[in-house]
Amino acid sequence: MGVLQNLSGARGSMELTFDSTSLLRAVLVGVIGLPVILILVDYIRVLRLRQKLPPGPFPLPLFGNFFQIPKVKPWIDFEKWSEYYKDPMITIWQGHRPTIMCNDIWTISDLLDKRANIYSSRPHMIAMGDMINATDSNQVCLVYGDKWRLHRRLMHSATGSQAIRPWRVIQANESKVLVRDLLDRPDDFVMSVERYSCSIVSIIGWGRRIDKINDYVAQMALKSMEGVDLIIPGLFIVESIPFLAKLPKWLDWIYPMPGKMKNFAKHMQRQFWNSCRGGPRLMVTRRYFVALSKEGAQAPEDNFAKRLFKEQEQSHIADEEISSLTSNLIGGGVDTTSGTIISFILAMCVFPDKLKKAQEELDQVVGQDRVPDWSDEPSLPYVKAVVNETLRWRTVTILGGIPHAPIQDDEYRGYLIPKGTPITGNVWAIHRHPREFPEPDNFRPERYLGGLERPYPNKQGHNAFGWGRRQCSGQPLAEQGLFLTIATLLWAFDFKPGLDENGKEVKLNIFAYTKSENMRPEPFKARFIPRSKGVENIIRQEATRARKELCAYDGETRLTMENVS
Ligand code: HEM
Repeated sequence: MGVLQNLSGARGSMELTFDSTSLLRAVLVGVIGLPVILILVDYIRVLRLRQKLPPGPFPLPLFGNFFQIPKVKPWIDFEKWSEYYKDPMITIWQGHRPTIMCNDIWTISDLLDKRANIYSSRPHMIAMGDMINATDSNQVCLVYGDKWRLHRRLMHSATGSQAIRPWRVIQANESKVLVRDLLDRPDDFVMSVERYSCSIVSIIGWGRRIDKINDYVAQMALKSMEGVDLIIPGLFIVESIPFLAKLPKWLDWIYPMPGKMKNFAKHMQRQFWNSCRGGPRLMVTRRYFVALSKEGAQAPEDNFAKRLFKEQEQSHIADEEISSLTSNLIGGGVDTTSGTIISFILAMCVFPDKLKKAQEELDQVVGQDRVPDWSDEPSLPYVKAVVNETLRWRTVTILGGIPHAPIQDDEYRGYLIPKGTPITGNVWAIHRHPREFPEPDNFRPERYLGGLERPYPNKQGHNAFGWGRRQCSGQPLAEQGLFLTIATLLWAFDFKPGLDENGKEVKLNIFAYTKSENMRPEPFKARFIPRSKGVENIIRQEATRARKELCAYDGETRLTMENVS
């Protein structure tokens, strides 16, 4: 009996040992083996798919080309890779997802313009879409379909070619105020340009003018600009390993929120964090823009917010969508317009012969006794060419804004382009291709004078505003404003490089640009010298008159991120 008891006891402990070993093995297989098998299967799929796609650097399992893509200005390397692989299209892998980078205008135009019925959607984006709750509610990220059409129609009611006429007066008046600001505070010229761009979209959006450089809305606009970098391929590992975005808050230490995203919502980082990680769906920035729009809807003058709230009853658009539509005026229109004007100022300091030619045209058509206005536009081809050349020479949206994606598998030049693949135009390479633009870094408005100098797939001769049906919704507004502002600035000033501490002119570098996807010149010194005493007097008189006319839009907002959270 005792022996039997011992035996059975021994068997029990053997069973126990056997059970715990197999359990351990099963756990090990589950925890290590299964993910390894899944990663291998996935990698085999990537390698097979890779054979059908345009060439590109060899991807690693799980990470793709994440470690090969430079974290600073990758567009320069994308162009070099395209030369190395002798193909205008290259494939880069963000984890197991391919992105196709087009480095040549004819290729990208074949896809995004000629096959626009297929290539007008957006890819699924993690950092730029899911993590900021924009995928289903922001026009910029919406897939091709009815919701996107509705958003685009609504946006065009504020910024489309039919809608922009009434904004001419506002843009002309704000340009005059800008010119006076540059005269009085030349060292703050960047901030003055930003105030100007922000004020125009704020009047259109909420019926409220931005008067001060440090206005709260302007500050928020500039902070939120960092959001555009969420789109740069290879910058955020979360695009390669999307599940990192879904980690609960207590696992922050595994994948801390990227610094750029923190800055994006600096004031309300905690709330922002919550919304990204399964917390309240409505981000505080959204709430802020909803509140700003509700406040705008009460403004005396007609504005976009007012019309959207009226439309809400008919189209049942959610508050979130109103917030994204109005905030896109800022997200789309401030940094882009400001960056273009700052590049124009740099070009005028560095290429004085072009400045002189434009001024000769202005003197002939307008004279020096009045400021140019919209009626002069047809008679100022050189000024128009300066605008186009600025947009080409140093395009702000250096990777073409947001990638497009096809709604079905497609084939092009023998390559497969799978449904949903991000297609990006490397504007850095496209706008500097010597075949279309000989001596591309030379600022030459003549490229656009009397028709295009070289063949190009569109009449405009550049793609600063993107491609096909997703082309920038604000293009008519931006072009109208850029013409008025650039004409007024050319009429008013001789632009010269600033002076150093010894009173000598500084040497300006036309390649010193920021590393953002919305690139702009690194800070530089410039002088704004009125062309004559008479011109200076007119600037001051016109600015005073313009400021009076803009009074209708004066007003303060009491709203801050803090008090809407
Ligand atoms: C110089 C000024 C501007 C430049 C260079 C610019 C550039 C771009 C680019 C490259 C795109 C992506 C196009 C594509 O996907 O093919 C875009 C889209 C967009 N832009 Fe602009 N933009 C400017 C001004 C504006 C302004 C003033 C607004 C609004 C007030 C605006 C609102 C938008 C919107 C809403 C989209 C998304 C279009 C869609 O997905 O349907 N932009 N912009």
